Amino acid sequence: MKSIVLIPAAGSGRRMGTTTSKQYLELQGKPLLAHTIALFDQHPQVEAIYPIVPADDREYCQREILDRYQFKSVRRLIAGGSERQDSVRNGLAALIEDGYNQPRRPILIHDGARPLFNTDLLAALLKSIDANGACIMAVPAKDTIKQVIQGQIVDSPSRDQLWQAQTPQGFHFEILDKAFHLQASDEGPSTDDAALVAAAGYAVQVLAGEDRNIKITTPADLLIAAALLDSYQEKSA
Ligand SMILES: Nc1ccn([C@@H]2O[C@H](COP(=O)(O)OP(=O)(O)OP(=O)(O)O)[C@@H](O)[C@H]2O)c(=O)n1
Ligand SMILES: C[C@](O)(CO)[C@H](O)COP(=O)(O)O
Repeated sequence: MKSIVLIPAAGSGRRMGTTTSKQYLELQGKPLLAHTIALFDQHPQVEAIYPIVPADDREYCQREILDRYQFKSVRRLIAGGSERQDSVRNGLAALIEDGYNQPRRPILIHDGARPLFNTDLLAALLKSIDANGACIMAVPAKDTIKQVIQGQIVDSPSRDQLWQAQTPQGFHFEILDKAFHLQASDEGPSTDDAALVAAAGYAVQVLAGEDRNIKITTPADLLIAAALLDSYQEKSA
């Protein structure tokens, strides 16, 4: 069964600090979100793509992203929510409405802000989702991570076991749906979907990804992404 891709892109880009929302900032003359959708568009293992955007931006996104770049696999735009997980929840509701809720249907969730994922890794990710029900891309932490409270180090966990979560994160529909239903109402929002799925009691596999799959969060990331895109395009020319 082919996968469905939810692309949460309904954030406000607070850490980017620009007046234009970060998902519309241009990289090599093309909006960031258009780069990300293009990664999955017409991929042989992808059935449909659902970009999730701020409710008030739907007309803009239809015109400036979907109509302009003529993506073939985008099924429709979904309105996002106030937290990332609210946006993903709205995406899940759309999958049910559109009949993509078969229990073992692979659902991939990929940040709109990660335009540099190497889709050569998709086959391995989908194989693991098929076998295990839940798998995410991640890279081993390169820096030493400190837990800091009020400006003071309270813990220095061993780097050996620390990984940085990336997206895509993929799950069988029934696992993701159950995890969202089971989420305790007193829990704060989680910043990724794997945390919700693990909290629901499922084992989540980790597949080693690549450093290039950065999340565009601050202005420096945009410069790095432009340099990375240039270098990959030079190599493939
Ligand atoms: N309510 C939200 C918040 C975030 N996202 C998306 O989730 C991804 C990862 O979030 P992040 O990089 O933190 O984006 P922002 O929330 O926009 O950034 P910031 O936290 O700096 O405001 C992004 O593609 C973002 O658009 C979303 O769909 N809905
Ligand atoms: C899902 C994620 O990309 C994993 O690194 C990330 O957690 C999403 O957003 P964040 O709010 O910037 O952590």
